Amino acid sequence: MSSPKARILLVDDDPDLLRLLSMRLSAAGYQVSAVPSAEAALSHLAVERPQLVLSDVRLPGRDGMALFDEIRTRHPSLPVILLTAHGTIPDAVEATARGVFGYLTKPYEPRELLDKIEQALALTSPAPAAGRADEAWRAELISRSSRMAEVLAEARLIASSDASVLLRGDSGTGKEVLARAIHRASPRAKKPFVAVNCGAIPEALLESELFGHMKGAFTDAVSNHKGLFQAADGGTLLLDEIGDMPPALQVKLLRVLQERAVRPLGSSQSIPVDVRIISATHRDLDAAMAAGQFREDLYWRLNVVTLSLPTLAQRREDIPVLANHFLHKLAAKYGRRLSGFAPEAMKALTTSAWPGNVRQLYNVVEQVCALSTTPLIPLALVQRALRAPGVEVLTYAEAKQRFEREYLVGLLKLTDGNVADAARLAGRNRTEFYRLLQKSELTPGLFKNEAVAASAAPVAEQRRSLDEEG
Ligand SMILES: Nc1ncnc2c1ncn2[C@@H]1O[C@H](COP(=O)(O)OP(=O)(O)OP(=O)(O)O)[C@@H](O)[C@H]1O
Repeated sequence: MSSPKARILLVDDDPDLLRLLSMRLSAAGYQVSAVPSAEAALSHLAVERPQLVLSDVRLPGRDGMALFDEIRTRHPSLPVILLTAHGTIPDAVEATARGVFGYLTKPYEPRELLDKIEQALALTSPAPAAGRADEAWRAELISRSSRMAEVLAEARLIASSDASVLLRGDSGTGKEVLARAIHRASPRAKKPFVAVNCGAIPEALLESELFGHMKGAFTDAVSNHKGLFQAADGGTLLLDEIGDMPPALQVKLLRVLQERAVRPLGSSQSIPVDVRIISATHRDLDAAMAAGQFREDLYWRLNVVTLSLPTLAQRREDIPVLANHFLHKLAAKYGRRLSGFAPEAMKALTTSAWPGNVRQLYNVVEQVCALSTTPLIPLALVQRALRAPGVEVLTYAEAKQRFEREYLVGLLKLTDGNVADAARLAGRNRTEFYRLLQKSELTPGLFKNEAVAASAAPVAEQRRSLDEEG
């Protein structure tokens, strides 16, 4: 037996048959849940996801085909085998054409049924469903909700292909965590996983970040630079916030995906790349397309398969597991003895609104961990942290560093990357100002608009200034 622990949901209104079948399948090593109607099956599926549904066709109320249709919509990757005493060849053909995994006519041979079950399970769980090792791919993704189980089952299925995946979901729902998990479950797992946030990189820099550049391609290109496509060669590239990609780059990205080759800026040669693309967005790409901000041809290339992550409020049963997971992680990080949440504190967490999803939950748990003076986190602390949801716990040094960087970026944007003007506004001389830029790893050339960049002060000037200072 390839999957002895698989969970099967049985649906039949005949109690004797239900009992008999349950006993047979349990004896064969499966975990069996049995319900008498389609309605009961759907309620069951809302709380627990089996690996297979085995249903009679004739049922009171909704019949087995209607149940199948509903399962198709709500849990597309869940296989269904139908059983009937009234089976006819045309019914069977129709059912399998609609996507039912299999169809057996009663009385069926027990061996035939077990074979069918094995086949369905083998097809839908590409790796043998055997314990912990099989779960390693999603070890970082903590969840117990059936909605997430559904997303994960699909992710696991598509991981083995090279299909481009589009991950949709609000900010902080775990799109990047899921992208990593897909990479880990894929044949590319041993090759690099590279993530780039297309919304966080200035347009002038994004192209060279993605595709690379040759020395001298633009003012600050002091050496050849490999792009992220090449860095991810053989592996997976996550294009995060793809909805923020500027239109000019959308065209170039499309060409790279079509030709499976990149041409670094300033080079006349294309370099072949073998990269699986996962893109992610919290924006409504359909609306962006309708508004002419996102190319339709690129959309279809990126979106061979879509996975949508539910918000945290849509899967509240994940809140306690996530909160405890973060608590234990943070307790270890801060060297604190923290044992858990007081029951009323946990209740406050599970009933809160969570507009910032899992990221916000992490921030709240981080605050309460930092502030708690007792091993059990009290309600008052959780309430306080929930009232200030945006606050991230940073050390003074980290906060100062972040402020400095944002301040310098603001000045450079204001002055179009003119260091002399920016230094004057900051009340520092140029050499001091260059030092500050270097500390924050900022390059003024990135802030010049293209027309200015062509005639901008060469990078040598920056070097000279630093050298002068010794
Ligand atoms: N299921 C999960 N289990 C454990 N940690 C999670 C889970 N989901 C999200 N996180 C954590 O929450 C934070 C936000 O997750 P992530 O960056 O993947 O979200 P996102 O959807 O990509 O957000 P954005 O759209 O803002 O980029 C990260 O610190 C991540 O580790």
